[in-house]
Amino acid sequence: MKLLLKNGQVVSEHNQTIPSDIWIEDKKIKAIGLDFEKEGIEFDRIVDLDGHLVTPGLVDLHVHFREPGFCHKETIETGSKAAARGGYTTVCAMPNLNPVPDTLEKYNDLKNRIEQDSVIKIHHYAPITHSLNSEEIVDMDELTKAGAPAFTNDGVGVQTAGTMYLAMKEAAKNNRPLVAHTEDESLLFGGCMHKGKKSEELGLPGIMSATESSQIARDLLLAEETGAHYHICHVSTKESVRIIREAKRAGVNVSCEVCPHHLILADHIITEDHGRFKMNPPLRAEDDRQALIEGLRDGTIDCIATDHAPHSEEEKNQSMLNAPFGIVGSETAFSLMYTHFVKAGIFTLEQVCRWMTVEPARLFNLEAGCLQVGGSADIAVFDIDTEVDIEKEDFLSKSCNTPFLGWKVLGETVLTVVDGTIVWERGDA
Ligand SMILES: NC(=O)N[C@@H](CC(=O)O)C(=O)O
Ligand SMILES: [Zn+2]
Ligand SMILES: [Zn+2]
Repeated sequence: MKLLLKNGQVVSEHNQTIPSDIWIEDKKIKAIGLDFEKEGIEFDRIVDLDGHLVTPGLVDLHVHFREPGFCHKETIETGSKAAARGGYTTVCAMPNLNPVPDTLEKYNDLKNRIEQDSVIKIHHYAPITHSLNSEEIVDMDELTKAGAPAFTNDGVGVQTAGTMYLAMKEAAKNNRPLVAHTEDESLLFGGCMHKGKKSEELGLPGIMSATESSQIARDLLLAEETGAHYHICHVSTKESVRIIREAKRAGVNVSCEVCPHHLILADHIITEDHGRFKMNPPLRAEDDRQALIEGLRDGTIDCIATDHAPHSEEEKNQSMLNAPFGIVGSETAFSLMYTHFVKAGIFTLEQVCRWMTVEPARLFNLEAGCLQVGGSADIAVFDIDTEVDIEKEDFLSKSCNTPFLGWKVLGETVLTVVDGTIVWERGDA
């Protein structure tokens, strides 16, 4: 199959866009240039990109696809299609499933499901400990050999320092990152939103910033001790940014991600006690949000990840006291980042693209995140000129639990290509 994507604008390292045509053959990028048609080369299909923005397929280190165990919220098929609609071609999926893929057999079952049902590339995480909340560390040797890109108990923090220490040693031995959801449960006190003026106003129990940052502090020192690559999920507070910055300066092997919702929203936007505003970590205060922006800018924060966390309408349509934590993110991440940061002049297009492509790929050594001749034809195309509404009806995810419904954005995905195959195409493409 010979495919030509013509008339695109490719983002360059120097924050310019270069008019380009992309020639795809045998799953790879054969050439990037202009006028291939005029040279008399024949293609099976030619797609006119109409001057839209072309980037490497996006890379997301943090999604929840809920299969097996919670398929009413999402499946590998619907989650991967939703990711493709967001421009993602490679994602790492979380193991808070039922059963938890904590043995080779269960992990291989997941790999088979992915092979059968996914339209994009999924690297599935293995857990750190059996059933996520035990202190018994999984067999990292065999799960690494089976393909786990890294180990994580996302959804729950590792509560015991000794377990974290031993897990880091095992992960380091296998040359795999230890990926942490950082939350000290003894500091949770039943909280369901950020502890501050807003939680007082709504009369809801708060989650203090130290619930996150105190566990990060512990782990940074353990990472220094063990030399493990320690990657922190969904960093949300100014104290976390401060201590990660300091650890990086001290040479600790630490990386971290931030989510679009924590960069765009703060707790003051919570207008009512409703589950759509509930996620873990919670929307923090405005000065936390500013610290996250600064953290990205100065390299303390390495990349942007969605933490796509689908839940059904019934589950979310209740008070924050009872609703589950989490919001969907795959289908809105790029357009939200483009609209609120690139268009708003806070970050450059090159920066946002880098944090959503090469940077996450580099952190986990994934073959993804760049457009190069001879490399996989994993490509995303965005329309940054037409304003669209974020609408429930358009979601390919089984769930639409997000506070961004009804928001207007630029940057809708026009086309997503994985290994040379078109896996998402907007109606008019
Ligand atoms: N982020 C969330 O609020 N929820 C996630 C778990 C997690 O990422 O911690 C989920 O699995 O629903
Ligand atoms: Zn988490
Ligand atoms: Zn998560």
